[in-house]
Amino acid sequence: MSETSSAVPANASSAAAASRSGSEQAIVADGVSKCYRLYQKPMHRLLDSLHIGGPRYREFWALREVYLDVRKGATVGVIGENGAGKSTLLKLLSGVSSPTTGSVQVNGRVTSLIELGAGFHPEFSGIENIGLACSILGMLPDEIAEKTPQIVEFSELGDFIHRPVKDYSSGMYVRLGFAVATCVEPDILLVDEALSVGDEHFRGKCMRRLNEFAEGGGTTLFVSHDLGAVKQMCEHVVLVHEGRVVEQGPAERVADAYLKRVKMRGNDGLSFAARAGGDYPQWGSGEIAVESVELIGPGGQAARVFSSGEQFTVQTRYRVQGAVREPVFGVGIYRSDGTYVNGSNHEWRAQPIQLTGLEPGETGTVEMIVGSLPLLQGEYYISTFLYDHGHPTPVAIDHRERVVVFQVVDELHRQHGMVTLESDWRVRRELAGGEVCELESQS
Ligand SMILES: Nc1ncnc2c1ncn2[C@@H]1O[C@H](COP(=O)(O)OP(=O)(O)OP(=O)(O)O)[C@@H](O)[C@H]1O
Repeated sequence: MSETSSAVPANASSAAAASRSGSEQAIVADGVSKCYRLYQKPMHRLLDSLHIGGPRYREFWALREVYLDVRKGATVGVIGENGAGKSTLLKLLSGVSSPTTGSVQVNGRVTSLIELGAGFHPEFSGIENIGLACSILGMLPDEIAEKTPQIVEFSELGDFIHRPVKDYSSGMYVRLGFAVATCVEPDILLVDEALSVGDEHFRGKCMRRLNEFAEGGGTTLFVSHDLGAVKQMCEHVVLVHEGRVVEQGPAERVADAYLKRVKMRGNDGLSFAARAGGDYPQWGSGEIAVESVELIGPGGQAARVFSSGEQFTVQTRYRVQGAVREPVFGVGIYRSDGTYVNGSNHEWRAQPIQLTGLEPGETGTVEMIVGSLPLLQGEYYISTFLYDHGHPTPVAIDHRERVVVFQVVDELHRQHGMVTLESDWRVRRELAGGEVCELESQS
């Protein structure tokens, strides 16, 4: 995940190659590979650079033989597990790093929001960095003066725009980076997980900006662990695995193929957008603390990817810290776009569970077990609601928004939408000859 961002131009050689190509392609990667040299000690790197003794490094191929062909105006998603090589690919396309073998052609002005750490000058203020980034991008002073107010406005940094960027939070840094990268009217935008930093309001604003950019004919390469956002934004998705492009095609198909791969391997290595926990609201009087929220699969193991129809358990571990009259644990399920799918608790039931007499020091777990998950494929999240119902209106003890994100894959691919519905189908054919033919199908 990117902590920092920057707006950088494509390197001179790729820009030159692209201007020669003059094609309808925005980006062409032709058998690109990237090998890093891994040294066990910094001293070994120094000795090698001075050519003292034999080589002391181990080769690590972060990308191997990648072919990409992105036409102008396309929005392409890049997905894959941690360490798959996605950021490396973006760095090669932006010109920040050069391929070991193969070539990259980039046709147009590129700005990127990628993990560099060297993007903005830390001692300079936001406004000074805007000027610097714009001039690196080749803009003239008049143009910079015209764009700066738009960038400042989009970033919503207020007075912070005059403070050195070293004082910014990672979210503020990304806001400035995103504002610069998109306001300077690039032809190609490279976005690496930038949207996972920052609040929902800014995220929504960035998504709208990206959509406008695409509608205006811009080309975007979008690296993200947020499969919901990838599917929403991209028509074409590239799946990178251990440095190779192992699948590419329509977003829905490739995202599903990725999830099925991960699920088969027991959820290891799956990364989610950093949207669960952390920055999300949480409030309550605190007499009982929710210590953890786990999602459990049918085999009793913790999981983040579930199949439609499979057993799904939300397990909340609690610790009692003070006296409460009538605590009630609830779970809310939401789709990634915020649609409220379901809310329930152990009291609103034909046979409610009443929790009384909880004493400080007590710990325990509360489980909501769904025998057959009726959700269809997509990204969802859980919020947990622990309220004291022993008052005229329930009082929050520990309310947590968006604690866990999970994915649902629909192995059967037999329905579309958000939920599965058991249905019977009946057809009555009244044939021209007067005969009646009835057909029935049960789920
Ligand atoms: N400068 C470097 N030197 C050595 N190895 C590197 C360097 N940069 C990246 N790597 C390695 O290359 C591999 C690919 O890294 P990369 O950052 O491209 O993966 P990623 O798919 O973007 O992962 P994530 O989703 O975690 O951001 C990783 O194993 C990483 O450790």
